[in-house]
Amino acid sequence: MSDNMDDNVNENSDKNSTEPMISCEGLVKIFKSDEIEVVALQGLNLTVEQGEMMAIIGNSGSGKSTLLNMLGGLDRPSAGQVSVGGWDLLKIRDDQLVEYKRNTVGFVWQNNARNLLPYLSALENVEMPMLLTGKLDRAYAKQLLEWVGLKDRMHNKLHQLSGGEQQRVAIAISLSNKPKMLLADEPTGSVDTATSDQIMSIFRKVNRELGITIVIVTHDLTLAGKVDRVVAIRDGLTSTEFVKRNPNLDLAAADPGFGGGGLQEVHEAFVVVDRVGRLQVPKEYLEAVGIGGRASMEFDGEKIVITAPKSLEGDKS
Ligand SMILES: Nc1ncnc2c1ncn2[C@@H]1O[C@H](COP(=O)(O)OP(=O)(O)OP(=O)(O)O)[C@@H](O)[C@H]1O
Repeated sequence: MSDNMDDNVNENSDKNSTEPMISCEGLVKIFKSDEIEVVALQGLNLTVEQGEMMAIIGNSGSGKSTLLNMLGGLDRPSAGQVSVGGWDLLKIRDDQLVEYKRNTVGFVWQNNARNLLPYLSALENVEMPMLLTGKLDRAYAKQLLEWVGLKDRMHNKLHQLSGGEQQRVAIAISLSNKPKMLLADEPTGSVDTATSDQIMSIFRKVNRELGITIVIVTHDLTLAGKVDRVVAIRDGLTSTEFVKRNPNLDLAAADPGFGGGGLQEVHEAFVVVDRVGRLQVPKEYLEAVGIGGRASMEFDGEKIVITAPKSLEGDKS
């Protein structure tokens, strides 16, 4: 960490090991163009602990990539609070943002090939970001390629490697700056099942052995079954959280083909309730009981019961 860090921005950065890695509260992102405003994140809450390996799922357009871009410092939030590794990403200065991206985050995208240099070898590709930051460490670059199972291919040019192998080179590159957190956007989106399993095992190993926090954005529920916790985003808000029932069970190791049964079988589902008590009721539940703009809520001493409005019924007669 640099000495020029602004105390007011980041007084705890990386110092307090009990701080969550990610903390978002009421996070808002609005995209404005000439004609329209799109509210992509509508006050999202999310906490990710240090050393967690978790996934974010949601339909297309729900705000997953927007969130990942905020967390990675690629785009600025509009309002709310977001801190990662002690950095306040709302107040962070541009020069600090460069340092943040260099030291705190690693990225893996769905289609990494476009970010790799085809005329260089796998090893040279991993060394490139090290060269750019003036910290070349060939032994570590080789170790990373060994980690992702490419020890014997490290001197091959990129174009001589398959798509899955190139994706593994990209994972090695994402770790070259020794980040505290890895952000992966649909990392297995364009590979076959065997490669997808292999990539998830690499993530798990990196998570366990290097203690790197991993956040994976995905549509793929099979993948989501291989992480400890899954948070579902709906309409730019965190809505449901699935937590692994048996945290000691290593699903990926137990059965590489695991996941066909869906999330509910291995995870317990919780509705996310924010600090002021707001929660999101699934649309299908509201439709099933005919709730539109308002509802009745009762507390019977044990349960909170939400029903279609009934208070004025008696007054009519
Ligand atoms: N640069 C932008 N300008 C305007 N609107 C945007 C921009 N980026 C995203 N949006 C809008 O914000 C909303 C959330 O988009 P986002 O890409 O985060 O969703 P997503 O969940 O990642 O979707 P997908 O799974 O299809 O990638 C969408 O309505 C999208 O159209």
